[in-house]
Amino acid sequence: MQSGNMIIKNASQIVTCSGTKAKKGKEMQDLHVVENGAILIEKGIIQSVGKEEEILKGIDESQYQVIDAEGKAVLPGFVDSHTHFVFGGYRAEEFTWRLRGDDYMDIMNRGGGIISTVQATQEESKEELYENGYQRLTSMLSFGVTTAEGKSGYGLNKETELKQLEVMKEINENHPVDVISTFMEAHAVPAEYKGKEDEMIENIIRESLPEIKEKNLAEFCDIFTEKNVFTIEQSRRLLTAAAEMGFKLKMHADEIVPLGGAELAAEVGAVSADHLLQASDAGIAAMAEKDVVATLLPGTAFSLRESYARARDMIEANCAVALASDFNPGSCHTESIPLIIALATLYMGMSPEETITALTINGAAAVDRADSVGSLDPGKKADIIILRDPSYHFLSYHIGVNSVERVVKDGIMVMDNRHKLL
Ligand SMILES: N=CN[C@@H](CCC(=O)O)C(=O)O
Ligand SMILES: [Zn+2]
Repeated sequence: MQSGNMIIKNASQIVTCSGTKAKKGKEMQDLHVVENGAILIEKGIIQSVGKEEEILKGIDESQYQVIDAEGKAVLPGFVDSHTHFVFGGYRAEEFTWRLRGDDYMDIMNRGGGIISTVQATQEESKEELYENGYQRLTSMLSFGVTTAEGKSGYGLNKETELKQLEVMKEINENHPVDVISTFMEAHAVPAEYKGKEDEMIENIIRESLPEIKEKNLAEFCDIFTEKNVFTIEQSRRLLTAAAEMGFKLKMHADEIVPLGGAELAAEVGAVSADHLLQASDAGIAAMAEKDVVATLLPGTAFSLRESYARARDMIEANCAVALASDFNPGSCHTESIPLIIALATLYMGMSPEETITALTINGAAAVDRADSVGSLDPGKKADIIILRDPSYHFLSYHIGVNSVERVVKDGIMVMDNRHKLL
């Protein structure tokens, strides 16, 4: 039997999320569900999806690994399109400071926060970064994540940024989850560049971007556009130069202070603008017009005790909204997809259907992969999750609990979460 040849049958629902581009506004509600379905997979690629009696007619099942979904719901693997999963050290102490009322940006501006992870990441060996990153990715897989974006940004110098990106590349080569790499040296301002941010941006453009491009270590370039970090002008300069070198663009935009990041993301043609807690109406309209995916990170708002991004206004303005974990060592130390789903449905006014779209096809669009993952359509990778439950509604209804029972990656069963009491 050829590896990656699989039949998934006896599914109560196949939630296909069908499509090859981001779903905008009202389209986000449409999940394209097939009842009593089956999926035929060859060499890791979906061949057909539909009613079981049609899909399996005339098929010699002995040529396939046959998976019985046991009357449960089947969905595309989740795409976690914003994470910082390769980092050194931890910041548990900082979390307790924040619980006592310390401000996230104040902690960073006095040398803690992102800057303290930078130090730990500079000190850790590639082997340690690899081992921890690999295990974190396995935890993400257990929540049904089959594609994950990962950022550098804990180096803040070329050498450590390259180290982080090289580690991510190696993890991608060895781990079932597909990793999409983003270069983010402009993530914070180290002490030696305080007051010389323009110079830092020029150095990144001159030194780091060309080498990363040449070594093919990142597909995207990202920047933290924020008060006391990088201005709109500095962000425009970096992003424009990165686009000219062939990088796709992302932004950490309008997270804490409304600076016009969403507007800039539309202006420079970013694939996504992320966070957006403070995005203006004009910024939202510009993102909708220019097809910038609005990637919302409710785990971060929750963990920082900030107000959530205006998901409803964005969907009503015809934006494509994605949801992601923002898994990182500081502002949001969780890879929990069930938490993201709970926050989106209970606190951001997103429907269960919109939430699923935001974690599948729109997550895929946020990493420019809507043509190959994010939905169960013929020709796409067979990245598939089988829930413990008969309907996708359990993803939001069973609050904060992992509803994912089994995960298939490229037509191969890679995770089985069925509990066994020992
Ligand atoms: N906002 C900036 N960057 C990260 C936080 C990184 C950290 O706290 O280590 C974010 O997306 O939330
Ligand atoms: Zn981030």
